Amino acid sequence: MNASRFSAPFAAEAWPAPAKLNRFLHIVGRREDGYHLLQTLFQFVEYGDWLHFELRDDGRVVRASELPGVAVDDDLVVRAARFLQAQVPCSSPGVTIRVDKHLPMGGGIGGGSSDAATTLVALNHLWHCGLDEDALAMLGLRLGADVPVFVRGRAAWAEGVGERLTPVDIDELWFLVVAPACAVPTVAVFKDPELTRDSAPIRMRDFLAGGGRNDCAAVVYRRFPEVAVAAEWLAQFTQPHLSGTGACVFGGFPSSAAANVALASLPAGWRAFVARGLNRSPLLERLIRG
Ligand SMILES: C[C@@](CO)(OP(=O)(O)O)[C@H](O)COP(=O)(O)OP(=O)(O)OC[C@H]1O[C@@H](n2ccc(N)nc2=O)[C@H](O)[C@@H]1O
Ligand SMILES: Nc1ncnc2c1ncn2[C@@H]1O[C@H](COP(=O)(O)OP(=O)(O)O)[C@@H](O)[C@H]1O
Repeated sequence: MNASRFSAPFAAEAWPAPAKLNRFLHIVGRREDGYHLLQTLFQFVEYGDWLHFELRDDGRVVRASELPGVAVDDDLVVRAARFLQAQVPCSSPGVTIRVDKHLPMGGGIGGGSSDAATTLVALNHLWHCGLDEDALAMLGLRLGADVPVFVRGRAAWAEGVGERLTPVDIDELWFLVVAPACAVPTVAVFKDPELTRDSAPIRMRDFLAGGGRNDCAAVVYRRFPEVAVAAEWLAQFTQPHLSGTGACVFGGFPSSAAANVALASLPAGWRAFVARGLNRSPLLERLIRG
Protein backbone atom coordinates (compact mmCIF):
# COMPACT_ATOMS: atom_id res chain seq x y z
CA MET A 1 0.00 0.00 0.00
CA ASN A 2 2.88 2.39 -0.65
CA ALA A 3 2.13 3.68 -4.14
CA SER A 4 -0.15 6.46 -2.97
CA ARG A 5 2.32 8.40 -0.80
CA PHE A 6 1.78 11.99 -1.78
CA SER A 7 5.52 12.37 -2.20
CA ALA A 8 5.40 9.86 -5.09
CA PRO A 9 6.06 11.37 -8.53
CA PHE A 10 2.47 11.61 -9.71
CA ALA A 11 1.48 13.66 -12.74
CA ALA A 12 1.42 17.37 -11.91
CA GLU A 13 -2.21 17.63 -12.96
CA ALA A 14 -3.40 14.90 -10.52
CA TRP A 15 -5.54 15.95 -7.53
CA PRO A 16 -5.00 14.32 -4.09
CA ALA A 17 -7.81 12.77 -2.02
CA PRO A 18 -6.21 12.08 1.39
CA ALA A 19 -7.52 9.68 4.02
CA LYS A 20 -8.76 10.92 7.39
CA LEU A 21 -8.49 9.42 10.84
CA ASN A 22 -11.02 9.88 13.63
CA ARG A 23 -8.62 10.51 16.53
CA PHE A 24 -11.59 9.75 18.81
CA LEU A 25 -15.32 9.29 18.22
CA HIS A 26 -18.08 9.61 20.82
CA ILE A 27 -21.78 9.14 20.23
CA VAL A 28 -23.55 11.70 22.38
CA GLY A 29 -27.15 11.32 21.22
CA ARG A 30 -29.52 10.73 18.39
CA ARG A 31 -31.55 12.99 16.07
CA GLU A 32 -35.25 12.44 15.51
CA ASP A 33 -34.52 10.96 12.07
CA GLY A 34 -32.35 8.27 13.70
CA TYR A 35 -28.98 9.79 12.75
CA HIS A 36 -26.45 9.69 15.57
CA LEU A 37 -24.97 12.84 17.06
CA LEU A 38 -21.21 12.61 17.30
CA GLN A 39 -18.18 14.28 18.73
CA THR A 40 -15.05 13.49 16.80
CA LEU A 41 -11.68 14.87 15.79
CA PHE A 42 -10.77 14.57 12.13
CA GLN A 43 -7.15 14.69 11.04
CA PHE A 44 -5.84 13.99 7.53
CA VAL A 45 -2.91 11.74 6.66
CA GLU A 46 -0.39 12.10 3.88
CA TYR A 47 -1.72 9.10 2.00
CA GLY A 48 -4.69 8.60 -0.29
CA ASP A 49 -6.23 8.33 -3.74
CA TRP A 50 -5.27 10.38 -6.80
CA LEU A 51 -7.88 11.80 -9.17
CA HIS A 52 -7.40 12.86 -12.80
CA PHE A 53 -9.87 15.14 -14.59
CA GLU A 54 -10.01 15.58 -18.35
CA LEU A 55 -12.49 18.20 -19.47
CA ARG A 56 -14.91 17.39 -22.30
CA ASP A 57 -17.31 19.63 -24.17
CA ASP A 58 -20.25 17.25 -24.61
CA GLY A 59 -21.63 17.80 -21.10
CA ARG A 60 -21.14 14.17 -20.06
CA VAL A 61 -19.62 12.91 -16.80
CA VAL A 62 -17.67 9.76 -17.64
CA ARG A 63 -15.86 7.42 -15.22
CA ALA A 64 -12.66 6.10 -16.77
CA SER A 65 -11.71 3.73 -13.93
CA GLU A 66 -13.44 0.68 -12.47
CA LEU A 67 -14.44 0.54 -8.81
CA PRO A 68 -15.24 -3.06 -7.85
CA GLY A 69 -18.82 -3.45 -6.63
CA VAL A 70 -19.75 0.21 -7.26
CA ALA A 71 -21.90 1.01 -10.30
CA VAL A 72 -21.05 4.17 -12.24
CA ASP A 73 -24.16 6.02 -11.11
CA ASP A 74 -23.42 5.21 -7.44
CA ASP A 75 -19.77 6.24 -7.56
CA LEU A 76 -19.32 9.24 -5.31
CA VAL A 77 -17.03 10.97 -7.84
CA VAL A 78 -19.69 10.69 -10.55
CA ARG A 79 -22.43 11.78 -8.14
CA ALA A 80 -20.35 14.74 -6.96
CA ALA A 81 -19.61 15.88 -10.53
CA ARG A 82 -23.26 15.59 -11.59
CA PHE A 83 -24.38 17.34 -8.45
CA LEU A 84 -22.08 20.28 -9.15
CA GLN A 85 -23.15 20.35 -12.80
CA ALA A 86 -26.75 20.71 -11.69
CA GLN A 87 -25.86 23.79 -9.60
CA VAL A 88 -23.99 25.59 -12.33
CA PRO A 89 -26.15 27.94 -14.36
CA CYS A 90 -23.69 28.24 -17.27
CA SER A 91 -23.50 25.88 -20.26
CA SER A 92 -23.00 22.30 -19.20
CA PRO A 93 -19.32 21.32 -19.06
CA GLY A 94 -18.34 17.66 -19.01
CA VAL A 95 -15.47 15.63 -17.62
CA THR A 96 -13.79 12.24 -17.72
CA ILE A 97 -12.63 11.20 -14.25
CA ARG A 98 -10.02 8.57 -13.46
CA VAL A 99 -9.37 7.53 -9.86
CA ASP A 100 -6.13 5.83 -8.82
CA LYS A 101 -7.74 4.06 -5.88
CA HIS A 102 -5.48 3.16 -2.95
CA LEU A 103 -7.71 3.62 0.08
CA PRO A 104 -9.60 0.53 1.26
CA MET A 105 -13.37 0.81 0.75
CA GLY A 106 -15.48 0.67 3.89
CA GLY A 107 -12.29 1.29 5.83
CA GLY A 108 -13.47 4.17 8.01
CA ILE A 109 -10.74 6.40 6.61
CA GLY A 110 -13.09 8.25 4.30
CA GLY A 111 -11.94 7.22 0.83
CA GLY A 112 -15.30 7.72 -0.87
CA SER A 113 -15.99 10.99 0.95
CA SER A 114 -12.51 12.31 0.14
CA ASP A 115 -12.88 11.38 -3.54
CA ALA A 116 -16.22 13.23 -3.60
CA ALA A 117 -14.74 16.32 -1.93
CA THR A 118 -11.74 16.41 -4.28
CA THR A 119 -14.14 16.16 -7.23
CA LEU A 120 -16.21 19.10 -5.95
CA VAL A 121 -13.16 21.26 -5.25
CA ALA A 122 -11.31 20.40 -8.48
CA LEU A 123 -14.32 20.80 -10.79
CA ASN A 124 -15.42 24.02 -9.11
CA HIS A 125 -11.96 25.27 -10.12
CA LEU A 126 -11.70 23.65 -13.57
CA TRP A 127 -15.27 24.47 -14.61
CA HIS A 128 -14.99 28.03 -13.17
CA CYS A 129 -18.20 27.53 -11.17
CA GLY A 130 -17.27 30.19 -8.64
CA LEU A 131 -18.82 28.49 -5.57
CA ASP A 132 -17.18 29.48 -2.29
CA GLU A 133 -15.98 27.05 0.39
CA ASP A 134 -19.23 27.26 2.40
CA ALA A 135 -21.37 26.49 -0.66
CA LEU A 136 -19.14 23.54 -1.63
CA ALA A 137 -19.21 22.18 1.93
CA MET A 138 -23.02 22.39 1.95
CA LEU A 139 -23.21 20.53 -1.35
CA GLY A 140 -20.78 17.98 0.07
CA LEU A 141 -22.92 17.33 3.14
CA ARG A 142 -25.71 16.14 0.87
CA LEU A 143 -23.34 13.47 -0.49
CA GLY A 144 -22.14 12.25 2.93
CA ALA A 145 -21.56 13.40 6.49
CA ASP A 146 -17.76 13.30 6.12
CA VAL A 147 -17.52 15.24 2.86
CA PRO A 148 -17.49 18.80 4.33
CA VAL A 149 -14.30 18.30 6.36
CA PHE A 150 -12.48 17.13 3.24
CA VAL A 151 -13.81 20.11 1.25
CA ARG A 152 -12.59 22.55 3.92
CA GLY A 153 -9.25 20.75 4.22
CA ARG A 154 -8.47 21.58 7.84
CA ALA A 155 -8.22 19.15 10.75
CA ALA A 156 -11.32 19.77 12.79
CA TRP A 157 -13.26 19.12 15.95
CA ALA A 158 -16.66 17.98 14.69
CA GLU A 159 -20.12 17.82 16.22
CA GLY A 160 -23.65 17.21 14.98
CA VAL A 161 -23.43 14.45 12.38
CA GLY A 162 -19.95 15.71 11.57
CA GLU A 163 -20.95 18.95 9.83
CA ARG A 164 -20.31 21.41 12.68
CA LEU A 165 -16.60 21.91 12.26
CA THR A 166 -14.08 23.90 14.26
CA PRO A 167 -10.54 23.90 12.80
CA VAL A 168 -7.83 22.63 15.18
CA ASP A 169 -4.07 22.30 15.27
CA ILE A 170 -2.99 19.07 16.92
CA ASP A 171 0.13 16.91 16.97
CA GLU A 172 1.06 15.73 13.48
CA LEU A 173 2.19 12.29 14.68
CA TRP A 174 3.23 9.49 12.39
CA PHE A 175 0.58 6.80 12.09
CA LEU A 176 0.64 3.13 11.24
CA VAL A 177 -2.75 2.34 9.72
CA VAL A 178 -3.74 -1.33 9.43
CA ALA A 179 -6.52 -2.25 6.99
CA PRO A 180 -8.10 -5.61 7.93
CA ALA A 181 -9.38 -7.63 4.99
CA CYS A 182 -13.03 -6.77 5.56
CA ALA A 183 -15.31 -3.83 4.87
CA VAL A 184 -17.46 -2.60 7.76
CA PRO A 185 -20.81 -1.18 6.61
CA THR A 186 -21.40 2.02 8.61
CA VAL A 187 -25.13 1.35 8.75
CA ALA A 188 -24.66 -2.06 10.41
CA VAL A 189 -22.69 -0.48 13.26
CA PHE A 190 -25.20 2.32 13.80
CA LYS A 191 -28.09 -0.17 13.90
CA ASP A 192 -26.50 -2.44 16.52
CA PRO A 193 -28.60 -2.46 19.71
CA GLU A 194 -25.46 -2.69 21.87
CA LEU A 195 -23.89 0.50 20.50
CA THR A 196 -23.05 3.10 23.18
CA ARG A 197 -25.18 6.13 22.35
CA ASP A 198 -25.04 8.22 25.51
CA SER A 199 -21.47 9.33 26.04
CA ALA A 200 -21.08 12.55 27.98
CA PRO A 201 -19.79 15.37 25.77
CA ILE A 202 -16.12 16.25 26.25
CA ARG A 203 -14.04 19.35 25.51
CA MET A 204 -10.95 19.70 23.35
CA ARG A 205 -8.82 20.01 26.48
CA ASP A 206 -10.11 16.61 27.70
CA PHE A 207 -8.93 15.02 24.45
CA LEU A 208 -5.55 16.76 24.71
CA ALA A 209 -5.21 15.39 28.26
CA GLY A 210 -5.55 11.84 26.91
CA GLY A 211 -9.35 11.45 26.96
CA GLY A 212 -11.54 10.14 24.17
CA ARG A 213 -12.15 6.69 22.72
CA ASN A 214 -14.15 5.25 19.84
CA ASP A 215 -17.68 4.29 20.94
CA CYS A 216 -18.07 2.03 17.89
CA ALA A 217 -15.06 -0.12 18.79
CA ALA A 218 -16.80 -2.70 21.03
CA VAL A 219 -19.51 -3.40 18.43
CA VAL A 220 -17.04 -3.54 15.54
CA TYR A 221 -14.56 -5.81 17.37
CA ARG A 222 -17.39 -8.19 18.26
CA ARG A 223 -18.98 -8.32 14.79
CA PHE A 224 -15.72 -8.26 12.79
CA PRO A 225 -13.11 -10.37 14.63
CA GLU A 226 -10.42 -9.53 12.00
CA VAL A 227 -10.56 -5.94 13.24
CA ALA A 228 -10.09 -7.01 16.86
CA VAL A 229 -7.10 -9.14 15.84
CA ALA A 230 -5.50 -6.18 14.03
CA ALA A 231 -6.03 -3.95 17.10
CA GLU A 232 -4.46 -6.59 19.37
CA TRP A 233 -1.44 -6.85 17.07
CA LEU A 234 -0.99 -3.05 17.03
CA ALA A 235 -1.23 -2.94 20.84
CA GLN A 236 2.25 -4.54 21.04
CA PHE A 237 3.68 -1.26 19.76
CA THR A 238 1.28 1.55 20.67
CA GLN A 239 -2.28 2.24 21.76
CA PRO A 240 -4.63 1.07 18.96
CA HIS A 241 -7.62 3.14 17.86
CA LEU A 242 -10.46 2.38 15.48
CA SER A 243 -11.07 5.02 12.78
CA GLY A 244 -14.74 5.90 12.18
CA THR A 245 -16.80 2.73 12.09
CA GLY A 246 -13.76 0.76 10.90
CA ALA A 247 -12.40 -1.43 9.56
CA CYS A 248 -9.04 0.41 9.81
CA VAL A 249 -7.18 0.60 13.10
CA PHE A 250 -4.29 2.98 13.68
CA GLY A 251 -1.66 3.91 16.24
CA GLY A 252 0.50 7.01 16.65
CA PHE A 253 4.32 7.08 16.75
CA PRO A 254 6.78 9.91 17.41
CA SER A 255 8.71 9.34 14.16
CA SER A 256 8.52 7.70 10.77
CA ALA A 257 11.33 5.36 11.83
CA ALA A 258 9.40 4.11 14.89
CA ALA A 259 6.25 3.52 12.83
CA ASN A 260 8.24 1.66 10.20
CA VAL A 261 9.79 -0.65 12.81
CA ALA A 262 6.26 -1.83 13.64
CA LEU A 263 5.31 -2.00 9.95
CA ALA A 264 8.30 -4.26 9.30
CA SER A 265 6.81 -6.97 11.50
CA LEU A 266 3.35 -6.86 9.91
CA PRO A 267 2.04 -10.42 9.49
CA ALA A 268 2.22 -11.71 5.91
CA GLY A 269 -0.85 -10.92 3.82
CA TRP A 270 -1.97 -7.93 5.93
CA ARG A 271 -2.31 -4.47 4.41
CA ALA A 272 -0.98 -1.40 6.18
CA PHE A 273 0.72 1.92 5.55
CA VAL A 274 2.72 4.50 7.46
CA ALA A 275 1.85 8.17 6.95
CA ARG A 276 2.18 11.47 8.73
CA GLY A 277 -0.86 13.17 10.27
CA LEU A 278 -1.69 16.51 8.62
CA ASN A 279 -3.67 19.46 9.91
CA ARG A 280 -3.89 20.86 6.36
CA SER A 281 -5.09 18.70 3.51
CA PRO A 282 -2.81 18.39 0.46
CA LEU A 283 -5.95 19.25 -1.54
CA LEU A 284 -5.58 22.87 -0.39
CA GLU A 285 -1.96 23.09 -1.65
CA ARG A 286 -3.07 21.58 -4.97
CA LEU A 287 -5.88 24.12 -5.29
CA ILE A 288 -3.50 27.02 -4.64
CA ARG A 289 -1.21 25.70 -7.40
CA GLY A 290 -4.20 25.84 -9.79
C1 LIG B 1 -19.34 7.86 11.63
C2 LIG B 1 -18.35 8.15 10.52
C3 LIG B 1 -17.22 8.96 11.17
O1 LIG B 1 -16.28 9.44 10.31
O2 LIG B 1 -17.92 6.89 10.08
P1 LIG B 1 -17.03 6.36 8.81
O3 LIG B 1 -17.97 6.25 7.61
O4 LIG B 1 -15.93 7.31 8.58
O5 LIG B 1 -16.55 5.00 9.21
C4 LIG B 1 -19.03 8.96 9.45
O6 LIG B 1 -19.48 10.21 9.92
C5 LIG B 1 -20.18 8.28 8.75
O7 LIG B 1 -20.48 9.07 7.64
P2 LIG B 1 -20.88 8.44 6.24
O8 LIG B 1 -19.96 7.31 5.89
O9 LIG B 1 -21.01 9.55 5.27
O10 LIG B 1 -22.25 7.81 6.62
P3 LIG B 1 -23.53 7.69 5.72
O11 LIG B 1 -23.20 6.91 4.50
O12 LIG B 1 -24.11 9.05 5.58
O13 LIG B 1 -24.45 6.83 6.70
C6 LIG B 1 -24.79 5.48 6.55
C7 LIG B 1 -25.87 5.17 7.59
O14 LIG B 1 -25.31 5.18 8.92
C8 LIG B 1 -26.20 5.79 9.84
N1 LIG B 1 -25.56 6.99 10.42
C9 LIG B 1 -24.54 7.62 9.79
C10 LIG B 1 -23.94 8.72 10.36
C11 LIG B 1 -24.43 9.18 11.61
N2 LIG B 1 -23.89 10.25 12.21
N3 LIG B 1 -25.45 8.54 12.21
C12 LIG B 1 -26.03 7.45 11.64
O15 LIG B 1 -26.95 6.87 12.20
C13 LIG B 1 -27.47 6.13 9.07
O16 LIG B 1 -28.35 5.05 9.20
C14 LIG B 1 -26.99 6.21 7.62
O17 LIG B 1 -28.00 5.89 6.72
N1 LIG C 1 -15.33 6.66 -5.11
C1 LIG C 1 -15.65 5.82 -4.11
N2 LIG C 1 -14.68 5.33 -3.32
C2 LIG C 1 -14.99 4.50 -2.29
N3 LIG C 1 -16.22 4.06 -2.00
C3 LIG C 1 -17.23 4.52 -2.74
C4 LIG C 1 -16.99 5.41 -3.83
N4 LIG C 1 -18.16 5.67 -4.37
C5 LIG C 1 -19.09 4.99 -3.69
N5 LIG C 1 -18.53 4.29 -2.70
C6 LIG C 1 -19.27 3.45 -1.70
O1 LIG C 1 -19.12 4.05 -0.40
C7 LIG C 1 -18.84 3.05 0.60
C8 LIG C 1 -18.04 3.64 1.74
O2 LIG C 1 -16.79 3.96 1.24
P1 LIG C 1 -15.56 4.58 2.01
O3 LIG C 1 -15.68 6.06 2.06
O4 LIG C 1 -14.33 4.06 1.39
O5 LIG C 1 -15.66 3.98 3.46
P2 LIG C 1 -15.82 4.64 4.87
O6 LIG C 1 -17.08 5.51 4.82
O7 LIG C 1 -15.95 3.46 5.78
O8 LIG C 1 -14.59 5.43 5.12
C9 LIG C 1 -18.11 1.95 -0.17
O9 LIG C 1 -18.27 0.69 0.42
C10 LIG C 1 -18.74 2.02 -1.57
O10 LIG C 1 -19.87 1.17 -1.65
